Amino acid sequence: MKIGLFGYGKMGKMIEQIAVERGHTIVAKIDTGATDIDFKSMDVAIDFSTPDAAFENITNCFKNGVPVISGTTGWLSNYADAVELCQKHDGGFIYASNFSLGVNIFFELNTHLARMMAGLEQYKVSMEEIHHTQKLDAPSGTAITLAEGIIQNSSYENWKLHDTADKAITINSIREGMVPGTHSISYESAVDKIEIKHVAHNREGFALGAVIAAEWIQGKTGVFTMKDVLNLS
Ligand SMILES: NC(=O)C1=CN([C@@H]2O[C@H](COP(=O)(O)OP(=O)(O)OC[C@H]3O[C@@H](n4cnc5c(N)ncnc54)[C@H](OP(=O)(O)O)[C@@H]3O)[C@@H](O)[C@H]2O)C=CC1
Ligand SMILES: O=C(O)C1=N[C@H](C(=O)O)C[C@H](O)C1
Repeated sequence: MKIGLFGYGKMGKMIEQIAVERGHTIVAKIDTGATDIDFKSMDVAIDFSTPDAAFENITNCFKNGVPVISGTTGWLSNYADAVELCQKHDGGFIYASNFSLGVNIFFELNTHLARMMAGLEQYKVSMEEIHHTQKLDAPSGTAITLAEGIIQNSSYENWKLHDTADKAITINSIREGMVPGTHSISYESAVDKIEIKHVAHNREGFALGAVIAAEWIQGKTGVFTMKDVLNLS
């Protein structure tokens, strides 16, 4: 598979390593200000760029007939437009706030727990995400997906960053050192606390998931999620 990398930072480099190990070729490495992008050389594009750049990268790929895997977070106000454009061009698209197998299992655990806790008013939910200090967005995309999973399965109405409003899920974002990504969800009552937690030890799980998604989308058109790729529940 010939892969074009949009964003050749921490994730782009890790994806290159895993893709090459799996027998693929990197045909383009695109960073800020790239021109003359050779879309024809690509079977697939993998975008791990920046919140400001992702939507333009993704739409350029659709316009040039290249399926896209995007893991960039912080651009989702444009997600519906990306879906529409993908359909218009009969393209292929997978966005995931987190591509690791472990976090995708954690997403399922989160919704299951949310259903169990719905109606137990003595428990108040909150969430914490910890990432490295270079991260541009807060809360993390993964924390937003987790919050949405709770909202869809409980009476919580929205999420708020560093806020404890009654019908909102509080998300605390912490930026420290080189942390690759830690997410925890707590249900706290006056007498006890239930907590689930996912800790990424490094970026390999994210990168492997993105390469597996790129392999999976070959020959397919449509908008998919990691649930489709991993065949979860
Ligand atoms: N979904 C998931 O599983 C995961 C998602 N992420 C997300 O992926 C994104 C990237 O993370 P990470 O690699 O750590 O960040 P980095 O800052 O290390 O890398 C981002 C790269 O994007 C480049 N870039 C800037 N503008 C453009 C542009 N217009 N087109 C293409 N590339 C551009 C930057 O180049 P330059 O330095 O020249 O500006 C930089 O090399 C983030 O949004 C992060 O949240 C991260 C890990 C896992
Ligand atoms: O920026 C990161 O590093 C990460 N971003 C993603 C997110 O915002 O959820 C995924 C992972 O936690 C690492």
